[in-house]
Amino acid sequence: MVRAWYMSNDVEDQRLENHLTPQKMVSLDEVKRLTGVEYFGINLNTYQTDGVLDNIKKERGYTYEDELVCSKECLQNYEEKLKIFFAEHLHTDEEIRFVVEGSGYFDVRDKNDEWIRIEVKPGDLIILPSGIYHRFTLDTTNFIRAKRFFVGEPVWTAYNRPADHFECRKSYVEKLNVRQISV
Ligand SMILES: CSCCC(=O)/C(O)=C/O
Ligand SMILES: [Fe+2]
Repeated sequence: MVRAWYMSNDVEDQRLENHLTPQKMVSLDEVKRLTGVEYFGINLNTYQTDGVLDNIKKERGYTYEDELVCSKECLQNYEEKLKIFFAEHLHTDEEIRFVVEGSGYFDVRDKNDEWIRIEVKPGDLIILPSGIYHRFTLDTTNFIRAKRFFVGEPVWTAYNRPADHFECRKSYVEKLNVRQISV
């Protein structure tokens, strides 16, 4: 079961859970309502044959697939990449990640511009809508292996906030009825 919670704005160590005091957990339904982020639980023992992942890929048109490993040993320019991942940004397309090993945190802004931290573990498939401000960090295990999916030729460009002029951001704001905040 994936866990999500409102997180503190003052982050000393991004790899820690960084709960508010008192803790404020958020259900998956609330995460979806407040951010548009979608979640699927995938059975790691059967996904290659049970058709669940295949159906999601087919329905959503994911034609591209690769695998990303984030660890000191496997990721080129490790420190630099982690900094890029943790800078608040958006993409012009969905960000789809299916965790097969390890763990980490996706932080996403809710409608009121508050950070919600979503913990991802093996079997979690998370879909961040295009135009959502977000960031990613490894946790204290410093390791994650995740499949990335994409519709067509992949574009991984991250646009750091502020990026409100992008059409994808405007559509996201309109669809989610996001409170407009000047930055
Ligand atoms: C576990 S995937 C690494 C993070 C990433 O690919 C990304 O784009 C974060 O926003
Ligand atoms: Fe991203």
